[in-house]
Amino acid sequence: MSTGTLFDKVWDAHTVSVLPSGQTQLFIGLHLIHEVTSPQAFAMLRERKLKVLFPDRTVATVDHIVPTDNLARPLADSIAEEMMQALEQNCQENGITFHKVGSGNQGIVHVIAPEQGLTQPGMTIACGDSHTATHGAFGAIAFGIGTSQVRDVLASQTLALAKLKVRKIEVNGNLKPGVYAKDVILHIIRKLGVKGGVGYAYEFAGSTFEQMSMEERMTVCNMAIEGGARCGYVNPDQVTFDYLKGRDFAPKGADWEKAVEWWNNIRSDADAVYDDVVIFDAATIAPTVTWGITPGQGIAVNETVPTPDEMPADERAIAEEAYQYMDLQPGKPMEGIKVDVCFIGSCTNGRISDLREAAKFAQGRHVANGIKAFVVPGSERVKKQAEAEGLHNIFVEAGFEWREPGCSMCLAMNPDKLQGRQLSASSSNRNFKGRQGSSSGRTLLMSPAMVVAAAITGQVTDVRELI
Ligand SMILES: CC(C)[C@H](C(=O)O)[C@@H](O)C(=O)O
Ligand code: SF4
Repeated sequence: MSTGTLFDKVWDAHTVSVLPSGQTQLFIGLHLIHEVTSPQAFAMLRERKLKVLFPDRTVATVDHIVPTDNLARPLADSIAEEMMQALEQNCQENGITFHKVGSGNQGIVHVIAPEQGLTQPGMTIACGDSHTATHGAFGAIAFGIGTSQVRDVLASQTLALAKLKVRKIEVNGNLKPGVYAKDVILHIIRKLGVKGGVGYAYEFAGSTFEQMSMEERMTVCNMAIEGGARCGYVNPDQVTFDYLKGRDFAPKGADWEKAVEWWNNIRSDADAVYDDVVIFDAATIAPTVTWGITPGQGIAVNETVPTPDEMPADERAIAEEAYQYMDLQPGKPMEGIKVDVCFIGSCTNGRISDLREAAKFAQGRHVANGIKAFVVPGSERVKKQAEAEGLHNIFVEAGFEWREPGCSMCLAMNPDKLQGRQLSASSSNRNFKGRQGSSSGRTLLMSPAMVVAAAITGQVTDVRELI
């Protein structure tokens, strides 16, 4: 076993060869696929008459295009139906497990793999999806890949990659009430920038992350990519093992003991050398909301929209673009801005603990007049669990719609779309122009609790006022 960071150890353990280009040929332990980025990859395999090398190491789900209201087949959107059929057929032809709608296991790819125990420490995980970083919460090296790389993994179970540098991001101390994992990562990206992580893997360390649940760690790692880091991870610990134990694909019996031993060995060593270290104090993090068109354009909810003279010169052009697009004035408060749509869901914040926390704030309150508010569980299992706990009733009584699982308005590749200039308060991870289905639609990113606060009041609201 090599010494150093978890990243180095896992990388070394999966290195097949060093290629003439200097890149590493890296073995991929788990390959996750969905309907958007896999069809062309399978087509390329067919063209070259290649087979999927290790079908058992690939797992499929459908998430982006599924409607969250009417799931009747054929789907109303013929392109969505075509994508669904292509995935079904590709999986069937190649002997790949496909978690289809209604199987009880379908959901957003980054929600289902952890909940089934497929995601484990020390693994290499790839998926044709940028938010694959999520799985790093378990101490896996997990990253998003493009369609031609999906082809490479299907055909060879390996990828040609250049090794990343590692930046340790330490956050210490207790989060204040009303402050969540989402606020932590929005704060980090605000401070380090959306390109700050380019060329790095982010190791999230320190007592704040140690105290987080696995689902909170997933929220943080999920958005590592929004900070430019191809992957983000947390060293595995007892919290990780407790979460994993007994899940469908977790090792059992003597294998479990062996696995825990290996998982403990792959943690970053105390004397590991990092390419960079950044330290934050949890006490300084407030409920955070984005005001602009990148996830890095975030501020504490009680701050005012930053003015150009407060920011580094290289951020001014994108800020000007953001003021215009978002129709926000620099120097004006974010609190009190009227919203139109409130969305709780996505692979960032669509897990059971997110819904529990949101329900706490929704209970006994009601969505403001004229606001469309809806909750989309991240998976069929999350939905089932939420319903067993009666959370759906709390949401419905409060005036939220309760939907079927999928990516939904995170990306709006399904019928859930903003209309025109509508402004959405969203628990998702991207506020890019046109992201939520209308080319002029606008998005404010925030925690699920803050989305509820916005839904109840009809405007951007500091969730701490509802505690
Ligand atoms: C559709 C998919 C390729 C895309 C991604 O890579 O992340 C999507 O999941 C997103 O969040 O924008
Ligand atoms: S929920 Fe959003 S971010 Fe996550 S995979 Fe789906 S579209 Fe991408």
